[in-house]
Amino acid sequence: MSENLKLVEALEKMGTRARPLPGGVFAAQYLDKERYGFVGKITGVNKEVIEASIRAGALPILTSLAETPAGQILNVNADVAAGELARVLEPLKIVYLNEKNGLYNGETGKKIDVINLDEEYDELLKQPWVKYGTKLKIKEIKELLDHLPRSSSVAIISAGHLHKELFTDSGAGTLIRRGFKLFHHNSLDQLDKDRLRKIMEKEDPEVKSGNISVSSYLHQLESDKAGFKAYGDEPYEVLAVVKNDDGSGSGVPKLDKFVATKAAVLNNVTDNVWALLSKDYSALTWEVDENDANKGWHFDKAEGSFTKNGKTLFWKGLNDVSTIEKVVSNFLEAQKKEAVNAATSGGSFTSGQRRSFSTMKQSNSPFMGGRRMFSTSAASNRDVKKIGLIGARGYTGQELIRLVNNHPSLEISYVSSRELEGKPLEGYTKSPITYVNLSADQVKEKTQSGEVDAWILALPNGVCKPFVDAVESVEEGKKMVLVDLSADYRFTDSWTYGLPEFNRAKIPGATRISNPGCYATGSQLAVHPLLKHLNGSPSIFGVSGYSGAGTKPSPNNDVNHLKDNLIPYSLTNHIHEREVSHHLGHEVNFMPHVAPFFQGITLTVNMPLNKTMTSGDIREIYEAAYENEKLVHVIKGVPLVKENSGKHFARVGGFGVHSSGKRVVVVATIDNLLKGAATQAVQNLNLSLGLGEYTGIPLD
Ligand SMILES: NC(=O)C1=CN([C@@H]2O[C@H](COP(=O)(O)OP(=O)(O)OC[C@H]3O[C@@H](n4cnc5c(N)ncnc54)[C@H](OP(=O)(O)O)[C@@H]3O)[C@@H](O)[C@H]2O)C=CC1
Ligand SMILES: CC(=O)N[C@@H](CCC(=O)OP(=O)(O)O)C(=O)O
Repeated sequence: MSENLKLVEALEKMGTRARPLPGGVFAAQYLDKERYGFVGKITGVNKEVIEASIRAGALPILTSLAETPAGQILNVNADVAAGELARVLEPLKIVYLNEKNGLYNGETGKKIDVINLDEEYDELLKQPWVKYGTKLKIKEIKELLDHLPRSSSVAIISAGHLHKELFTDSGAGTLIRRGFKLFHHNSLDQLDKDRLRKIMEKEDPEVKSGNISVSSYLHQLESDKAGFKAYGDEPYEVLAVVKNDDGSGSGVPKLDKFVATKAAVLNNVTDNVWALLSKDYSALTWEVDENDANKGWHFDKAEGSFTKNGKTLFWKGLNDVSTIEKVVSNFLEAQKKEAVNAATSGGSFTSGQRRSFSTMKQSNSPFMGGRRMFSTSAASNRDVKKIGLIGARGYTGQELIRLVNNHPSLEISYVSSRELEGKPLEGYTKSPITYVNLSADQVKEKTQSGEVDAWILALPNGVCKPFVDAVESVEEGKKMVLVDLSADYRFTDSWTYGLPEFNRAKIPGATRISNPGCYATGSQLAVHPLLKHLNGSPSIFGVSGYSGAGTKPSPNNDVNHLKDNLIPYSLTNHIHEREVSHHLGHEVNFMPHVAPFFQGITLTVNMPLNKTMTSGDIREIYEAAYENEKLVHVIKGVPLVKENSGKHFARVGGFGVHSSGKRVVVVATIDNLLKGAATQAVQNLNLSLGLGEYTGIPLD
């Protein structure tokens, strides 16, 4: 009870009206007085007191205590009490907090993003890793949801990520719902026309704007000789229509409609429908308005895109350039026709707007950070986050600008450089921006005014603190996202170390993220999979291109000094030696060198083994460790630095085992400016802002 009062006091102090309800809600009998003493079994819930508190505008704070008819107070299990409460209140969502931020697949170690009980429950319970507490929890949740409306769901999330579950569409923990069976039909007769009409009238922009009527669309489908397939869920909360041919002779099917209600988005039905239609159609094209609220979602699903005249053409599964050229030229042709029609009918058609062409392989993995990114057409704005970049002139700053320029959900608000102040930002096409020289006080102001959603610090070591302090001095409640590329906070416990391949679960919702060092990223990727087989300290021979030394003149970036040369430096105690040892929890020796090439790092890592292993054994361990990682490629031969330059992923290979079988040499290459800095910062930003982890990152 005293905890209940403490909670109420803390909430009141933060300006939230709260009411303590330590009793009077749950009625109970003894569970088994002899065996369990004062433990109760709930027999009734009085929702009146809860509703009265809500009507009075106060958050009801309950305890898991119940009362017998004779007035004896009994303890009840808090999960059980929450379940009983949910049965009475029938909420849209029940949130359980756990420390791990969700349920984890015991086999892959990955967080489970969504469980659809109707489709997955039986299979799930058969999994060998579903046992003890996990089994009990899943069974309890199924029992609970079986008694609630289908629109209800359960979220399991950590306290640190709770705000995402409550205030955004992009929950970060595990979402469990009963779900509906999905349908796929290829004739109009099989479709429920009333439901189809309802969702199109509510969610389809073309119908809403009066461009087409539902009847005319159905007629169009009926007369389409190549045929179509419609997908959705039973209540028609999501509807997708794929036409077997886009009508231009390209032979590529076209996703003609993809509409969803808010409830379907909340419950992730959009991704399930997408997964179903992807099974039938490996290749697809589709078009989306450039300002569509769901653009991030579409980028996530697509492997390539082309934008012109306010429309983006997306595609996936098109493996040869000539087909891509064909669909792009058909897209342009259709635009031209539209222009003629618009001109003759007095409408307007703009040309010469931003035009961009990109190909990117994105993952459809249900475990990605950006679930439930699809928002309904009711959402008013496209969810673009504004970035302030301090240290924008530098090598990593410039790479970040390029990445943000091609990112569907990020845009630049400020670029700060002392040297370039007043100059136009070149190479950024989203809007005209001029470099500014922001003082810590100005950073404070812009944090307060909400002009920036996230700050990136791409400054040298040792100069970030005034900017961090400025941000922290004005934060109240909601925290600003801050990603620091320097080494200043890589050992600070209150900051999250942003190496997603190893601590992905900690990043969504994190607001202070220290981006790992370049050598440190490559070294950890090279050593981590073998940690439990090590017999002593790995020795890492690292060679970096001179961009690693930044733009400030030094012997390590002096091209005359570097010509025909390889320069060893910081022979012991390089900061990355400490960083790698600290974050791996295993001592390593690191010997850095700088070479005459500009960009890239190669790391040759010697590791003593605690048992005899073959090269094949070791390769298998690495392949398994990085199987689902888009930014780590395990290769057959020895990776070469020049082949990795300009790539956003790292490569690991070599796996040369000594004849004793007790020593292996692994080689890793990484672009110091990309996965070693800017790309990793975007991965971290995406995760912390609730976007898909690889959004805006070219994967090939
Ligand atoms: N280069 C690399 O490969 C990697 C770098 N890093 C880290 O990223 C950070 C940036 O590196 P990098 O881009 O190479 O560095 P650069 O030297 O290329 O750029 C540093 C930037 O910071 C600005 N700057 C320098 N000193 C100050 C100061 N006292 N106050 C305000 N601004 C300042 C500079 O611009 P201006 O002088 O115009 O203000 C410039 O924009 C560093 O901490 C580095 O350790 C991490 C991984 C890899
Ligand atoms: C060639 C060269 O000089 N490289 C840099 C590494 C750059 C980097 O990632 O360092 P931070 O840890 O400071 O971010 C160095 O050894 O200091």
